[in-house]
Amino acid sequence: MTQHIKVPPQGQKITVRADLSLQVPDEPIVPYIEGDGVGVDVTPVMLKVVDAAVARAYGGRRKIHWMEVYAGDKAVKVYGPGVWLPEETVAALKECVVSIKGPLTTPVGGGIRSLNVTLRQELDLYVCLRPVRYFKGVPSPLKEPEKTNMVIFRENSEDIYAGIEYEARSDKAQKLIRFLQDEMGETTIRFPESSAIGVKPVSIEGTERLVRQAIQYAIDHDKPSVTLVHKGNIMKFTEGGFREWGYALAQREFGATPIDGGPWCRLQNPKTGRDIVVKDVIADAFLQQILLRPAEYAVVATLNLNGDYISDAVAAQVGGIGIAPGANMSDSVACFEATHGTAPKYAGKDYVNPGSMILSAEMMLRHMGWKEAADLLIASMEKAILSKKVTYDFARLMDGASQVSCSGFGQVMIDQME
Ligand SMILES: NC(=O)C1=CN([C@@H]2O[C@H](COP(=O)(O)OP(=O)(O)OC[C@H]3O[C@@H](n4cnc5c(N)ncnc54)[C@H](OP(=O)(O)O)[C@@H]3O)[C@@H](O)[C@H]2O)C=CC1
Ligand SMILES: O=C(O)CCC(=O)C(=O)O
Ligand SMILES: [Mg+2]
Repeated sequence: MTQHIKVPPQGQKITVRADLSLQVPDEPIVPYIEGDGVGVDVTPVMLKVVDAAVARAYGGRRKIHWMEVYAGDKAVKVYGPGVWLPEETVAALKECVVSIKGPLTTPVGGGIRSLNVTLRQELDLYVCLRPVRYFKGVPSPLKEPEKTNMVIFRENSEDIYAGIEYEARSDKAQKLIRFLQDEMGETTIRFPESSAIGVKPVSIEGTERLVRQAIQYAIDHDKPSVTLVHKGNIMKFTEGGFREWGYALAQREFGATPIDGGPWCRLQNPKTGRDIVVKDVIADAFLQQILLRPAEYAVVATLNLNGDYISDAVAAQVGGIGIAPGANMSDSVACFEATHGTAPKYAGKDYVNPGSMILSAEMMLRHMGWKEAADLLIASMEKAILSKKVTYDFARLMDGASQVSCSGFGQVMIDQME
């Protein structure tokens, strides 16, 4: 029995087979979280556009039974004070295997910890997968935005996002600082009396499972390279460890061999026979190279904080986070979500671009094996953008555009479906 979740009267759950492939019924139950802020705008539009694409692609043979589950502000409204992430929400996302969520607010400084991060940790969604591609006609600050075509594998379960942090002048921070000074001989904490302290766990297992997925993706999608992005010159054992363990895994599990004595290495794609180069770059240099030479990067594997920064930065090169989709994935469970946040100043105004949520749903449909519906979403997004009926974010940079609302853009997409 659920407390507040209304289970749809029809439809069945998606299940996972022993080999981890999905068993998707024709009428699956898919949970969704509306989200805070602009979640109230983009999520309903996404649902409508996806329903239209599924109906068009399968002529009524397939249908998603959406099941609303709650998190964030809406959870507090439904379940009562302090219940930001009800247990039954987490249970439903796990049980239903495939889900989609709108953005959730995280206050800066004090207040609750990130519900987004909590969900990723609770479900062990260790890959944050964020593909970045160019749609023809989208305004971009680059001269050749089509050269940006990257897939970011962001480690999603550890790093500074583990949330181990102690407030300046708190007993715990003071205790830890004294331990570091007295027991570990640390002498470089510049202002020990007023330092807050954060801990950055980065493990061999966490790195290996992420890099394994990134290399497998390069194999499955015939990509020429996997780049490990890190700041291992400064954080030698965490970010440096990520680089070292990533290379070691490429050699041990995928048979990569060093190029000119290493550390870069090369493996042959068993599916295509073509080479895949595994290389690395320090994060600050990477951020300038993606602007100057974006074509040199295909699959990017990186730690949690770097991946957060990189996702928004690369998205800006192809039009911004209004069309930047993503997925949080474990070996069996996946929860799809936009790269952007709650954009509070636009909340409830039917104003922002729903493209990021819709393209996240496109990834979800493809993950479910519903290729025809996914292809239809991509085709209608392409046509909608070329029609120049776009939301404010594109309209303000596009010559001759007519600005439409969030729901208006959803309708333009539906009108383009053939
Ligand atoms: N996964 C999640 O749920 C995430 C949640 N968050 C949370 O969201 C809250 C707000 O974060 P903030 O840093 O402002 O980042 P946001 O991503 O919410 O917004 C930053 C800016 O990005 C642009 N933008 C965002 N969404 C869209 C869209 N759909 N269409 C067009 N443009 C868009 C707007 O730019 P402009 O002003 O130029 O119009 C907006 O002001 C925070 O609490 C944060 O923690 C943040 C990221 C991810
Ligand atoms: O959890 C949050 O509020 C922010 C997360 C974020 O920025 C991201 O996942 O890209
Ligand atoms: Mg982010």
